[in-house]
Amino acid sequence: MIETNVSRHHETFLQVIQSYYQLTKPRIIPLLLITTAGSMWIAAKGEVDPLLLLVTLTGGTLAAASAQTINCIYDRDIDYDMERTRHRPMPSGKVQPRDALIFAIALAAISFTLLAVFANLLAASLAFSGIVFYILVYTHWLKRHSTQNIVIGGAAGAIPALVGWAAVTGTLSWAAWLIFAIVFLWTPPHFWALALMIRDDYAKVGIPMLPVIAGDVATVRQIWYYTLITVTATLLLVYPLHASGVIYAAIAVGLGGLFIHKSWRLLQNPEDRTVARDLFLYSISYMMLLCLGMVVDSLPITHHLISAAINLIA
Ligand code: HEM
Ligand SMILES: CC(C)=CCC/C(C)=C/CC/C(C)=C/COP(=O)(O)OP(=O)(O)O
Repeated sequence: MIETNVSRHHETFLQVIQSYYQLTKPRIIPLLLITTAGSMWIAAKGEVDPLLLLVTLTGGTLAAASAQTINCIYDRDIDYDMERTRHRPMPSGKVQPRDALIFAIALAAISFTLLAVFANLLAASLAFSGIVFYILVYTHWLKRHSTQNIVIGGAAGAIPALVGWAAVTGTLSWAAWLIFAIVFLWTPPHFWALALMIRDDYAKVGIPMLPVIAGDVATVRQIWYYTLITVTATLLLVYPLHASGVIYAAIAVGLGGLFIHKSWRLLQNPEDRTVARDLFLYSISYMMLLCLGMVVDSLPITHHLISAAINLIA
């Protein structure tokens, strides 16, 4: 009897932890961190202080978790009405809004302190501005009112790249803003491909996502343009900025070619949900591998290997 109570209590505690964990929409965070890491490695010319990396990624995680938690509080009405989001902790009543808000404020405070003390004030302020932008501009102002919601709101998702650069250098440079732009321009193809698949869910709750308002054909055309601009932007890191080298260039061209190919296929088949799904899934691998390419390209060992290879040929 006692054992049962103990195990039940234990289970409840674990469930509480799990609910708070889910409030942070944890599956998106690793990719945000990879963009931060890519930016840090380029900024540090391949030699990142491991402690600074740990602090920045932890601070970034906490900031993103805070932003997502507040978003969950704000959107709990529509999240309840949509199939995909109905089982989130807030609409299903597992966490109360007040408790979630305290949790989010604590996360933001720890994030800011950690980054301000162990990185610098610019990195801390940028991460904090990411939370404010995501909540005020995207969640409150645009999400329910504009078909351009995710285009402008996407800027929040690109801020972690700035945080990474700022943590290393204490300033922002053209290359930092370019990595920001790459994530910013990538967001519409990433999200609209998914929005095509779950258009009806958004329509049901009156969220004016582009496929709901403008239809599939107009959406795939926008996806196509944004894909072309994104891939072009990735190359500017090599020329004229010279922030990355040939290894990154080869990776960006290869990955970009495939991105354009998949986006073209969607342009030809606007109503085909499998093609949309394929592009959505690829968009995630694309950003992940592109940023890993930035890291690998920046490493001193890569430079040594390239010099050795050139000497061998010459
Ligand atoms: C306004 C901008 C964005 C919107 C509206 C958006 C929206 C979404 C949505 C609705 C999902 C599906 C999640 C689910 O099924 O619960 C998703 C998945 C995902 N998003 Fe985004 N996204 C945005 C920007 C970003 C950014 C900037 C990143 C990272 C750099 C990102 C990374 C991911 C990842 C990794 C997944 C897959 C998660 C999984 O495995 O389920 N997203 N996004
Ligand atoms: C530096 C810093 C703190 C940046 C914050 C960046 C951040 C939280 C980006 C998230 C972008 C994203 C996945 C939005 C989901 O949209 P949604 O809320 O419409 O998705 P949903 O339909 O699944 O609720």
